[in-house]
Amino acid sequence: MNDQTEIIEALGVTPTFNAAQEARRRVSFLKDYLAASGLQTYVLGISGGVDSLTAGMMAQRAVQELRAASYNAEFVAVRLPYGEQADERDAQAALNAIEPDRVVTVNIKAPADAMMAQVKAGGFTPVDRAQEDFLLGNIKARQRMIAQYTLAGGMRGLVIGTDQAAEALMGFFTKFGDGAADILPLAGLNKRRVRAIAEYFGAPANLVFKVPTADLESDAPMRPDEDAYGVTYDQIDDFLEGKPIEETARARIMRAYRTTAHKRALPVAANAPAHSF
Ligand SMILES: Nc1ncnc2c1ncn2[C@@H]1O[C@H](COP(=O)(O)OP(=O)(O)OC[C@H]2O[C@@H]([n+]3cccc(C(=O)O)c3)[C@H](O)[C@@H]2O)[C@@H](O)[C@H]1O
Ligand SMILES: Nc1ncnc2c1ncn2[C@@H]1O[C@H](COP(=O)(O)OP(=O)(O)OP(=O)(O)O)[C@@H](O)[C@H]1O
Ligand SMILES: [Mg+2]
Repeated sequence: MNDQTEIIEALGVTPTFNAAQEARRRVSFLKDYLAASGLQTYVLGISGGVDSLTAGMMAQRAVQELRAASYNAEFVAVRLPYGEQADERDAQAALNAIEPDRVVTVNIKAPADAMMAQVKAGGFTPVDRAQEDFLLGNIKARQRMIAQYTLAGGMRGLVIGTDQAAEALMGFFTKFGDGAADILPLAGLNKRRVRAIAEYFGAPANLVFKVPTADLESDAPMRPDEDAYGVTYDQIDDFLEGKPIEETARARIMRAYRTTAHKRALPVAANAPAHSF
């Protein structure tokens, strides 16, 4: 086994893929887990990006099928803009495609700004504007987590996370922010497989093939994830399918995977076996 093979296995990426079968399996997974938990609601933030679009389409199908089988279930789509969102039209188009049972909108600007202001008032001074913007980005992701868990707590619900294999590989998520969730219906899918499932569900092509963005930096709205990675999603997806990729990209990916191991694990515990940094 080489490093690439081990990572592919660890992230649960399968050698073959069939969109219809994977869509079915994952909708069934959402149905089974909600019914087994005895809870009632799935909660998921809808950003306008393809990951939340795809997970949202799965969740809406799952609760519809549960209701058809006389199980009381509901899907709540959550809009979580920071002020005005540059791609609000895409978010609305995603909601149109999903047709969720319910939409709740929570503007996270006031709580996110208030947290940064209080941390600064408490005595911390960011080194520069860029650091402040980066830290505020992670606060935004964590405020979205708080809103979703508040709704889940109040509605006998579970929070859906959109973590998939491409983001997991790169560790490209905020720890305990968008990385926090109860259930991960997209786990093990690389980006092109997420897109293939969205297409299978009949989602609009402009949303399916939209440029992925975390959109967390106020100073660089809609910044493509690929800019931050320094590698392309095609390279990441090829890597996850076991294909050879160009050496610089491979080294970047291996480094990102190694340095973000802590984000894919439970907190390091004093009584756990020895770990490496
Ligand atoms: N070795 C270690 N062992 C245990 N814990 C360790 C650690 N190193 C850092 N940590 C902890 O982890 C923290 C750093 O992790 P974190 O707070 O997540 O922060 P960080 O990884 O620095 O930033 C998050 C990155 O994910 C991107 N992101 C975030 C959210 C959504 C998306 C998206 O695609 O939608 C992308 C974002 O643009 C940024 O590049 C440190 O402050 C420290 O508390
Ligand atoms: N503005 C937002 N409103 C609601 N939810 C959001 C917002 N921004 C992020 N989220 C939540 O955080 C998750 C992580 O964001 P991420 O950018 O990785 O996924 P995406 O936007 O769905 O797809 P893509 O990665 O292609 O942009 C989203 O799937 C969504 O659940
Ligand atoms: Mg996004």
